[in-house]
Amino acid sequence: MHIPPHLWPATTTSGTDGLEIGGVLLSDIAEEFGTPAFVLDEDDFRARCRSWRAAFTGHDVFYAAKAFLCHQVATWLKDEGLGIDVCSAGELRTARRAGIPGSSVIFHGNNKSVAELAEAVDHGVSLVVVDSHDEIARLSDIATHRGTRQQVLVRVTPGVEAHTHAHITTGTDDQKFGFSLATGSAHRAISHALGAPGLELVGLHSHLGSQILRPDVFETAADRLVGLMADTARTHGTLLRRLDLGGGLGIAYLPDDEPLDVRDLAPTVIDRVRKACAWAGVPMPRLAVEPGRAIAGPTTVTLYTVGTIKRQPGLRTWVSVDGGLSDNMRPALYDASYTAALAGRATARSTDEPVTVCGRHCESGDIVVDSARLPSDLAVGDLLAVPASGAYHRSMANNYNSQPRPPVVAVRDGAARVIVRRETIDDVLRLDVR
Ligand SMILES: Cc1ncc(COP(=O)(O)O)c(C=O)c1O
Ligand SMILES: N[C@@H](CCCC[NH3+])C(=O)O
Repeated sequence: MHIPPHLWPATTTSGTDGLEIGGVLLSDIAEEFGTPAFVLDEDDFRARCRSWRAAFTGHDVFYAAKAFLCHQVATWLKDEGLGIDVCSAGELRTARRAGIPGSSVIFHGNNKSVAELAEAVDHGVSLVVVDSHDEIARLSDIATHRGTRQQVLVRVTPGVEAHTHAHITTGTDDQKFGFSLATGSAHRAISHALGAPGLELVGLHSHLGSQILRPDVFETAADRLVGLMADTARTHGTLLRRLDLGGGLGIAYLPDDEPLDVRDLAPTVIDRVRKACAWAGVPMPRLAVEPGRAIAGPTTVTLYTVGTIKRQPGLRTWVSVDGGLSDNMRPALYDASYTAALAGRATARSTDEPVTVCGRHCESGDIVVDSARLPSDLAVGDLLAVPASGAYHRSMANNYNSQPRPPVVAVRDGAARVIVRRETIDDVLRLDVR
């Protein structure tokens, strides 16, 4: 079977016993750990971390925890020298438990609680990205109370359309995130932050959206943010020394998708900022980026078992698997498209008409792969693998229909180990008060 390398985890191979990742047969994983399960290629994850670090040498790479975080992933980030972008006390706690120092953490969110802000200050989080006037005042009070000053970035919406799904677009003017550049709101937030006694404003932040496939949008944003740095220097005499361009780099979900490579994007963006700074007469800032999907997404497949196959003359064929909406909300939320492949055996049979792979949940929108090319001898009990499942799958998994969430199994050098265990029905019921 052909395995497009840009779509599957780096160590995936296909043989007579089906697919193998990290030297472990997916059929062995299904037998030992059950399905549905997320199978994560640890070498691929670590290699992607290194590739981002190398591409942004001299700048900061904060992995966006929301894409997928667990204790082991946090330890890999630490090993590979990446920082972490967290947006909740839970993500911060995971980072802390793994021994990630505050100096490697950036804290996000449009409505961080007082307790979260206090924990961030107490843990010595390097940067808090402020997102509202309420928060500027609140964080300043918290820091002042503790006799310290918190370094902050102001989040700016630079009015750049990222050409991605509307629900994951965040850099246009009218957003719940950030302060709009076009309306003067960002300038006012900068003045407020500069005047807040408990804060030290060190730079700006913008995040244009997610699953972005075009480099020019990052360049446009860079130009506008450098313009705002120059305005700040002129108006306040303050030289901002940090510029965080967020995350958002897209990945391949389908064979024809052509994502950007960070090794190409990084020099383009760095050069653009340098030129914009020279033109505007401000010093080159230290940059930061916050990749989530581009690191975690391609490293993981979801492994399912086929439970039923429904063929109705004149209508499409429905292949039902043992997961669905509870482990992957993306098709329902963003019309996201995926592929699937037979995982547990090889077959000489060709593919005929595309079939729809659906989940087991009580929603007609519970689609896993709308139009899958699968062999004509596909049978109940077969294993299917869906690539590009590493970002915003396990982290957005849910218990709809009281479905326990799948485990994450990391594979490497011929060995498999559980890094997030499977939920049990008892786990799902444990919050019920009787
Ligand atoms: C502030 C911020 N940074 C980084 C990310 C990570 O985005 P992605 O996973 O698309 O790289 C997100 C999510 O879109 C975000 O909101
Ligand atoms: N959850 C989204 C990404 C959102 C990123 C958060 N700002 C997705 O699956 O594509």
